[in-house]
Amino acid sequence: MGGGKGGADFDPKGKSDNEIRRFCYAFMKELSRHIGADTDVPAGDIGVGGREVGYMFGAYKSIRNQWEGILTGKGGSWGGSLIRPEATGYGLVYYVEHMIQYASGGKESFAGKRVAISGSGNVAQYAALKVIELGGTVTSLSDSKGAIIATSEKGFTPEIIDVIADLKLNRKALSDLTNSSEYGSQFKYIEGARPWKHCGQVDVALPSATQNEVSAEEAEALISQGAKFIAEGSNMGCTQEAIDIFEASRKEKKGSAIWYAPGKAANAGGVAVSGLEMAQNSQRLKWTSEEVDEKLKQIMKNCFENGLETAKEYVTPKEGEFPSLVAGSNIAGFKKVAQAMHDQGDWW
Ligand SMILES: NC(=O)C1=CN([C@@H]2O[C@H](COP(=O)(O)OP(=O)(O)OC[C@H]3O[C@@H](n4cnc5c(N)ncnc54)[C@H](OP(=O)(O)O)[C@@H]3O)[C@@H](O)[C@H]2O)C=CC1
Ligand SMILES: O=C(O)CCC(=O)C(=O)O
Repeated sequence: MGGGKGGADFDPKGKSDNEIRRFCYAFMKELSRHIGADTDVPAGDIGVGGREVGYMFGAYKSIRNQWEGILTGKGGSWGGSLIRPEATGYGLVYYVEHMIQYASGGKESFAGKRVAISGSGNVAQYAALKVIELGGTVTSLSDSKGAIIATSEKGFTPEIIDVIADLKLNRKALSDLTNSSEYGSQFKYIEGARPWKHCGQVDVALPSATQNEVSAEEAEALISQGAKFIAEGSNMGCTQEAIDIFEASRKEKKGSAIWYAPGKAANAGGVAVSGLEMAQNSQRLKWTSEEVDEKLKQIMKNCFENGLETAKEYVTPKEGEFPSLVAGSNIAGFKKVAQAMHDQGDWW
């Protein structure tokens, strides 16, 4: 929280927990001088989950001798918020549910939809679980080594997602699942691939692994396989060439186009619940899962409607065209920052 992003080129794969802990301590030794509950509040991201946040939080406390909400994604028994681990994936699905409802005039939902997801980390796992809960079928997941495609009609089940979560906690590859005698027959593993050209007929695509993970060619493949909605769980998941293809489809094909939502809006549930974690820390209290989930749903609804209405106002869509969520979200974000700068005399 604060608008910055940072990282390290330390690769945690193949390292022991103690090696990771020592790295986190060293990292926090410097970082602790730059962050604070009212300055910048870092959170997890690729390769950084509850374990790493715990090591860094412990390091901060021992360096500063102070308990402060200086990181989010903390453990539930030491200042973390319920639903923060789930927030990005759940929020993404809540956002897309609004896209589906708007596009179908309230007639459709995730129920019965085939959903291709990439990634198998924090965002992908919880997006998959929420899609399944809402009646959709998850047809694919992936990791940095390859993609797995479900071969049965039922797709991925919550039990399989649990198995994958365990594998990933231990930094193992998805190929371990497809090589196992227990699960191997339910999935096809494609080494070195992303799911988009291999997932078959699809209604919704949710890139949720890393940046630039949908190329122009893959954008065309998704459209030809029937995709009607694409929303980024990952930051900058689609290449600019892919976005251009989705936006061109939105203009040309109107109501039967694919509709694209940028990560800055669709994956905002994670940072939003980090904000709720900070609010709870400041008040020294803890909300229930239901309370946090309800607030998350409302935030994602506002986020969708803000992008939609701003697009209608500034880039008026032609008759029958979906508003551009990328233009609407960019302009809404810009307006908020520009207005604050203006009001705070930072304009000149
Ligand atoms: N966590 C959060 O709250 C939020 C995350 N995001 C964004 O969502 C995306 C996923 O983050 P998150 O789930 O937290 O991260 P995780 O580290 O939990 O998972 C990342 C996933 O992406 C795969 N991956 C990593 N690098 C590559 C690569 N170069 N090519 C293909 N696959 C890759 C990983 O595979 P492997 O297991 O093999 O390493 C893993 O499956 C990122 O873009 C992140 O910035 C956005 C908003 C909030
Ligand atoms: O929880 C946060 O504050 C950040 C989440 C995140 O990684 C992101 O929004 O890119």
